[in-house]
Amino acid sequence: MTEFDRDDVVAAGASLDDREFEAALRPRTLNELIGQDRVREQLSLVLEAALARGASPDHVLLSGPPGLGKTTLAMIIAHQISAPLRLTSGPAIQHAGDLAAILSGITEGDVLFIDEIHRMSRPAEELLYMAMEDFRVDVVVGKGPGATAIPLEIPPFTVVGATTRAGLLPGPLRDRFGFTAQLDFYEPAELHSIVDRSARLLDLRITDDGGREIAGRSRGTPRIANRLLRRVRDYAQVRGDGTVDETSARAALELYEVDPLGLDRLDRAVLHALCSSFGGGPVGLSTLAVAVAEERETVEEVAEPFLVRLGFLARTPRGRVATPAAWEHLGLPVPATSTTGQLSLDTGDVEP
Ligand SMILES: Nc1ncnc2c1ncn2[C@@H]1O[C@H](COP(=O)(O)OP(=O)(O)OP(=O)(O)O)[C@@H](O)[C@H]1O
Repeated sequence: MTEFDRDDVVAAGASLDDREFEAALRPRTLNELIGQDRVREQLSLVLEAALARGASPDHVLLSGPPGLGKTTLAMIIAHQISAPLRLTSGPAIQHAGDLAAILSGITEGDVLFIDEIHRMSRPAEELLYMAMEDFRVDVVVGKGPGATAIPLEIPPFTVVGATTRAGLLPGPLRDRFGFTAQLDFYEPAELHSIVDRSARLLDLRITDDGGREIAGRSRGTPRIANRLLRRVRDYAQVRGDGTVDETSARAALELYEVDPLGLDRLDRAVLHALCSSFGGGPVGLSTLAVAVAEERETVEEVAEPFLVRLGFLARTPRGRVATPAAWEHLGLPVPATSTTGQLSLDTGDVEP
């Protein structure tokens, strides 16, 4: 466990308590889902068409940073077509046999949700794309010359894959998905609606200003909006009259070190390391991760996308670079030789 997993209100991981809370607030239908209008419309067409044909919908790949609603969408898909949902994740499928065991339990029309699908092992990926294409796989039993392939027929089913890194999926697997959606960060107005909806479900009094304050500090992410709401609720109940308003929201979020732009300790640590320890970069991702005592993946998948979106950090072929806006946000003087101007910005998955 790292410093940031322990108690950060906006950390990527979810505790059991968080998961129960999230489950209570999860939209159940596409109509209840707020934002992601294009994805909603496209997906609704895919599902309606499949229902009309009486067939399983195409396989669906959802990509985007954590907390934007990939699991929620998978649950909605299963709900809208009245199909059972089976949940698993890439890290749980390390051998082809793990996947074969799951596939052998599939019944017709099931939705199989694979979270973090980019973290499956290569042999399992190969087995999966055969199953997605042909609804049939050969399960190899035994080793060496005595090995035999036993065919396993699988009834039609739908895979919903979720990934924070679509670029890491091998082409043949990506090509098996008939519908791919890239989820983007939410606009403040959408987050405000999400906060209002959650407050209603939790029976909380909330003012317009209070909701706006929370939405504005939620890093474009519904999961964070709901978590911040929970912290402000605690504050309002203990130190106020229970109403979530601008004053309680500001005081609570300052207490939890969430700044007005929504940056948390990890985001600020990354920016500080970049600016103070490495003179603004360029610096390699691994070095940056070590400097903030965090996993490479967490820095890359949790902190960076939002910092890039805010225009504070650029991913360049030579490493990560702080922009002048980052120095300004930290209240540091922008160095005269700020490197960003000389580098071509590249937001792709580049390492160093
Ligand atoms: N569009 C939305 N409208 C309302 N609430 C949402 C929306 N998207 C997500 N949420 C809420 O945010 C929480 C997190 O969503 P979800 O678990 O689906 O994210 P995720 O993208 O699967 O994240 P991860 O990849 O980290 O598991 C859920 O509790 C859900 O209530």
